[in-house]
Amino acid sequence: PHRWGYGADDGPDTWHEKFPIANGPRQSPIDIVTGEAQYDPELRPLILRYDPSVSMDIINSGHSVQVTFADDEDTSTLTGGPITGTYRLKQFHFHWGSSDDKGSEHTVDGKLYPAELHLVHWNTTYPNFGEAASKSDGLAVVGVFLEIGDENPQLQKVLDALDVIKAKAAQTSFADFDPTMLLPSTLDYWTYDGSLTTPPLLESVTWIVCKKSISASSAQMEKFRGLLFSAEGEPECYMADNYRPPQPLKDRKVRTSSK
Ligand SMILES: CCCCCNS(=O)(=O)c1cc(S(N)(=O)=O)ccc1C(=O)O
Ligand SMILES: [Zn+2]
Repeated sequence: PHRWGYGADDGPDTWHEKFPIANGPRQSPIDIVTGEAQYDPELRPLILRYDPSVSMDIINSGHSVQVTFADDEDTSTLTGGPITGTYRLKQFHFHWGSSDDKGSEHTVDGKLYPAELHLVHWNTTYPNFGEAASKSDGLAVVGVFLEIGDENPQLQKVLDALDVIKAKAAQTSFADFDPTMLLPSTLDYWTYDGSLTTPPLLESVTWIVCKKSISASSAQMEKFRGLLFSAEGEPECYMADNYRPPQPLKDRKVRTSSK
């Protein structure tokens, strides 16, 4: 089947050919224009309750590095914020640049960050992730920007696992990791209705983008760039610039949890 990527001939500008929703009304990411975000007093605090005992594997998906979680019970959940009900954590992954001046998917007043963490959750009113992924309120993704600064010891635990999953489809066990440790100190956020930022680009995501970022050192950012898009035995292609650029806001408003 059509393999998509981030290169010149399979990148974001070509995705509409196989996935026409790429030009849909609620695509992600977007540029967050802070002056136009509307404070909504009805937005509740984000409640992220993660249990490290359900972290399972770390995988090179060929598009990113992702850490997967057992999601057959409500052990790691997102509640509160802009959503109603309970959403379960399925996986988290990152997007990053080939240099520290780019890499995030969302931008803030046109500013690109060197990387962006996405924590993917699905609405437990649906029987499973696959069902939820096709519903307008099926998914909720928490986005956290990475900024160049002090070395991040929690992030280092993820980076230390990368050497054994260098090629596409490689995976290894990754137990007892608490993603809470990757969250910023305060959980003020922007929120809007959007989509997956990779094919199939389904318009089923409530985006919750944290205003505060977490740190990573430049050396840590370099570790992400040692991963490969390519599989074992294929010509080596280093994984970087695996971000979709901002998409048109169209008929949407961005709300904010704080003034
Ligand atoms: C039913 C098909 C859904 C495929 C999307 N899966 S996902 O875990 O939500 C996901 C989200 C995202 S994103 N950037 O959060 O929209 C990126 C990749 C993936 C992935 O599948 O690796
Ligand atoms: Zn993502």
